Amino acid sequence: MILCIANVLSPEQLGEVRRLLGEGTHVDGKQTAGWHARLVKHNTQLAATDTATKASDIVRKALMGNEVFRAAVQPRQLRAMLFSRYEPGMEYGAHVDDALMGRDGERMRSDVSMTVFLADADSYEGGELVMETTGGEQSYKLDAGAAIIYPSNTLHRVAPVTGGVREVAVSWAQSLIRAPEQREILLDLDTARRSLFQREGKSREFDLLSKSHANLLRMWAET
Ligand SMILES: O=C(O)CCC(=O)C(=O)O
Ligand SMILES: [Fe+2]
Repeated sequence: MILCIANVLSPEQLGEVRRLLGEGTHVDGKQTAGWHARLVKHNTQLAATDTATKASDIVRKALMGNEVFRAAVQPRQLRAMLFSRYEPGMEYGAHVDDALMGRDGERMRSDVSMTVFLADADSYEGGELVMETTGGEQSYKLDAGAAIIYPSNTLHRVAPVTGGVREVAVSWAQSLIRAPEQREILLDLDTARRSLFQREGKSREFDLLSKSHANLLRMWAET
């Protein structure tokens, strides 16, 4: 399931993150890619300093405070955000994200990958996030402040930027629910029971859907 979530960042949060991006220094993005992804990764990234930590905290807090994000991702652990910049001529060729990230003791599995768009969509040309799906390629370029989340098991790439500057924050979550299809069932059930609740309040049907949702969570969740 690929999901786009609008307005994850408020205009104030977006402004603050952009200010911090302007303050920090950028380094070669190859430093944070696996050995094969490094071959096709051409971008720069905000150096891992206090500035990056401050910006990461703002974006992570916004994601974790977003109801749709929580329901869709069921996050168990969320890595610090990486702030990537693509100037004209830069791109990130097809790759799969590393399955395991972090050092001993803080190692996590990547189940869900995400991009939070930080530049206005019409301020740069190219730079679409392209996902290889069984139905063919799908391209995404979202408004500033919006996020896209997608299963980490896909091949994906960032198309070459041909004008302007593409700024994004990317990260990975380990989910309580490892399998993408199970996450989708839980999200559908949760969405259905919430809209039923809006319509009819705490009905018998709502209770049964809630029971199924809770029992599937009990069956599938890794805590
Ligand atoms: O910039 C993006 O939208 C995604 C980048 C990416 O695939 C990655 O950093 O692994
Ligand atoms: Fe990636």
